[in-house]
Amino acid sequence: MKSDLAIHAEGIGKQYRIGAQQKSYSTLRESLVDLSRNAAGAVRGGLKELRQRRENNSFWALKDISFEIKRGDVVGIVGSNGAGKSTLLKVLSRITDPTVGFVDLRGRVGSLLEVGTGFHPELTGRENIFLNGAILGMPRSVVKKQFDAIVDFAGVERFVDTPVKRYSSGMYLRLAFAVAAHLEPEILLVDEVLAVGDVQFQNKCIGKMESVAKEGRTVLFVSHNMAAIRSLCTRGIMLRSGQVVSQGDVQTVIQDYYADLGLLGSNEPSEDQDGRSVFGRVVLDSGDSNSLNQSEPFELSTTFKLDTAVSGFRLFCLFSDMRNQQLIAVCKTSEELGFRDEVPAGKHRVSVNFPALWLSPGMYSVYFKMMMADVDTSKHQSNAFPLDVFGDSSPVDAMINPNTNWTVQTSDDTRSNAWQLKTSIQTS
Ligand SMILES: Nc1ncnc2c1ncn2[C@@H]1O[C@H](COP(=O)(O)OP(=O)(O)OP(=O)(O)O)[C@@H](O)[C@H]1O
Repeated sequence: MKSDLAIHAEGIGKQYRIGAQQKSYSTLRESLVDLSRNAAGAVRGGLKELRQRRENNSFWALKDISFEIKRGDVVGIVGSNGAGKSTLLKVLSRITDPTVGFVDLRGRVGSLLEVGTGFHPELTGRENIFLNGAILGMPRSVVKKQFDAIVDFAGVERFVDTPVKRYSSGMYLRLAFAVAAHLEPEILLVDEVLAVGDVQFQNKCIGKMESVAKEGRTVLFVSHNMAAIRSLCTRGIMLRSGQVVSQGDVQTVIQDYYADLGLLGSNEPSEDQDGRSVFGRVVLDSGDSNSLNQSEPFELSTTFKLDTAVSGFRLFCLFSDMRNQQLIAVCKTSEELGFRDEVPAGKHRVSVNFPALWLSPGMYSVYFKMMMADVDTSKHQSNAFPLDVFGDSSPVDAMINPNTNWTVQTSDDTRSNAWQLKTSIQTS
């Protein structure tokens, strides 16, 4: 393996049996039971038949996966449900073996693949931290040095001597993440931690992964949260049906993922019933991109064509989220746009300037719609423009998170109104 590489995967395939119980981490006892069942089956049906039965009932969760990841790369792994993301991380972390192909990893691996992986339920938080350190091959003194930071990050000070089986799922997750991220792994594999836990903890996790990445360590991160993938990762790998269908720059991979989900619309000129194009393409800031920083003003423009003069119209610009909920609607009449008596036939270009909208990161769909004043059945709509907003996530699950000024004044005397300025902060 080349010296600048952390991971080299070559032709990995993973075959599972259909209908096999979904159990990712079998205990030694379960493995022994499985082994004896298979052995008994082999004696009864003959080895050949057993092998054949396995072939027929099997499918490939991963197929011919090859990639190289450089040391210090932070890679987002995306794909829809069942695409094979978790299986890939399990193969990389050696929890499961590939059926074919090989993986070369250079460096100590820390992984958080499922909540509490590697935790023993009967042991306390403290004991599990040291157990995980030992599994990672770290000297006890190094684990000791990190111990307080782990407990502090996880916020489990009061429960550190309680068996983890008594932890809430949130505490379990926080401790598991803290252990995986603090025990100085050279390669950190993290699977969808952000699906659980509150937004504050999610942001804390992203912050920690960022600092792991800044220290030049390699991070592989599986998530369905594209805002998190974009803020954390520089590169991406997209899986579909167990195969790599896109890899490279994270922005491109996210776009491919959205396109795969059918979220991008066509943004081609729209056509009315007669097959004539009415609206042209929708364009952001006169460019080709559809990425928008939530904190910046922007301009949307399009063209529309009228075959004959009309007495007037109302023109809308509308934003919806991915659940098709309308979020923003702005509208002007042709009069307000400067057309006096009628709007002449021909092609017209219209631009709308928006202030920073502070939308939460994610995909939005924007389109223009026109309603003619004299023919009320006549509505024309542009195709949807996929607006990809990036920036900071809201501290709670909200759509808009504007920049605000906060001031706190305090008075020593509860009866007086002699306020003294305590804090004045600007937040976003
Ligand atoms: N132990 C197993 N036995 C049999 N099939 C399995 C096993 N683990 C995963 N699979 C199957 O392999 C395929 C890939 O699963 P995997 O969990 O890797 O997908 P994923 O991309 O992580 O999905 P999600 O986003 O829903 O977590 C799925 O069809 C899944 O049902």
